[in-house]
Amino acid sequence: MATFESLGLCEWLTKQCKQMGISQPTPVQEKCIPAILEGRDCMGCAKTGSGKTAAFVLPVVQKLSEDPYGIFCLVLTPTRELAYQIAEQFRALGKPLGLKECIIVGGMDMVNQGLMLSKKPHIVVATPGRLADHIRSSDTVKMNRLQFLILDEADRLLEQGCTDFTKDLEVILGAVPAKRQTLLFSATLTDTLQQLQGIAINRPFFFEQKSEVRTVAELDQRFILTPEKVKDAYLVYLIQKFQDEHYDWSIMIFTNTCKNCQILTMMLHEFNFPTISLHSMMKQKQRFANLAKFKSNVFKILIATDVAARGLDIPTVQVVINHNTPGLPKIYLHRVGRTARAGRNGIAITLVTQYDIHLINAVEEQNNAKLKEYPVEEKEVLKILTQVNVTRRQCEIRLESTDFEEKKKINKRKQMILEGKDPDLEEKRKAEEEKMRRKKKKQNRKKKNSAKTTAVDS
Ligand SMILES: Nc1ncnc2c1ncn2[C@@H]1O[C@H](COP(=O)(O)OP(=O)(O)OP(=O)(O)O)[C@@H](O)[C@H]1O
Repeated sequence: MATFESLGLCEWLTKQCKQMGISQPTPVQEKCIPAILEGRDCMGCAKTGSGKTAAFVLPVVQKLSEDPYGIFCLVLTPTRELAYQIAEQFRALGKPLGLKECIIVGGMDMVNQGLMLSKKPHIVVATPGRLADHIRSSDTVKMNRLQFLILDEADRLLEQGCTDFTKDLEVILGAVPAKRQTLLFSATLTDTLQQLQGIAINRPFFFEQKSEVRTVAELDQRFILTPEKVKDAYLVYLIQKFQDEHYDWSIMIFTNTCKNCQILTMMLHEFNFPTISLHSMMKQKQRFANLAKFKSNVFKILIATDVAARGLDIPTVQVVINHNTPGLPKIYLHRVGRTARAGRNGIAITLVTQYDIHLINAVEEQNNAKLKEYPVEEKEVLKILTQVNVTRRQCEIRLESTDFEEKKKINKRKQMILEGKDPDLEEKRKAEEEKMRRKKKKQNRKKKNSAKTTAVDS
């Protein structure tokens, strides 16, 4: 059986691992660490909670110890909370080295960040948007000697979702040296493999944990078929049940919009559940504070949008509830991966309405995992149905009176101004980009159709 020593890690680092309860390499660590130490680019695809972070942190820290300078390594990640979590792993494993790391994410003071960057930290962990802003607006970011570029949740960084990172990535790639090691990691890396191959070109080592099922064996995957109108009653029923039977369990609930997140939080407060929320409309400081309260068990229930779906490592999470069925199987995979991590057990329950059956079928098919029905005492749910629905409506009315939508717009504009952007210009730019994207999509569709017609003709 491999040990961290046999993978080429030095003694002080393996000691540091042991102190953190990391004593035996996981498969992704066993295969990727030697390749990275050898100087190769690396693409690592392994299930959620399988230790991908240490698979890149450990070899980077070892290499840094051999020739320490700043900026040695840049890690890009799609969310701010994840950036803090990754930086924490670098800080903990690199402690004997006196490793200096710096976190560059949106929603935090840009001047302070500029100052930290100018001090040349060994490791920079960033979200692409804010780092690209720093590169565009000043020349304090000196990455000309950078040795490692790491894209964590690499497929998310490259896909064109509601937050599109591609423009910012271009800016960042233009600021890092071509001669470097590039490391790409995700539980769903294969979904954008071709694009990723263009970034990691230095004899890339590719590791994929082969397995028929894309979720971990320790995860019990369930569904509840419910009419849309009864969904919230099922949610309240489930939380009450878990609280009664397992008072020490933490629960993560995923929902589709910030507004829904807010309403559900208010509603669960009305039922006296210790609930806290995390979504992109909250002020960054509040986001960090809420996550810290959840992590430290002050609050046992976290309601979040997909901003919390990837990467977050909270060992106490025993239950994930999908209040809505995710539109994409890979989003499902990341959401349910917030539980059953590092060999622990966990349960994920998805509320499936009459409109979502095709979505849950796609989840089962693509992840090759069968979901079992979660047994429910329907009588108990019906007993609370009216009370839950009335409470929800009251919360909706209360939220409307707080100008939530208006605040959303104002917050966005404030954020832009803080980042030195002109909100009106940004709006125009976004509209223009969206127009171009649609035009391109249309052209591609046309091209495809004419290729099909030519094929039929011939
Ligand atoms: N070799 C190991 N032995 C035991 N625990 C480990 C080992 N490596 C990492 N861990 C722990 O496993 C947990 C999950 O690791 P990590 O967050 O890196 O998962 P991941 O593969 O990046 O998951 P995701 O795809 O959800 O981001 C962490 O708490 C980490 O400390």
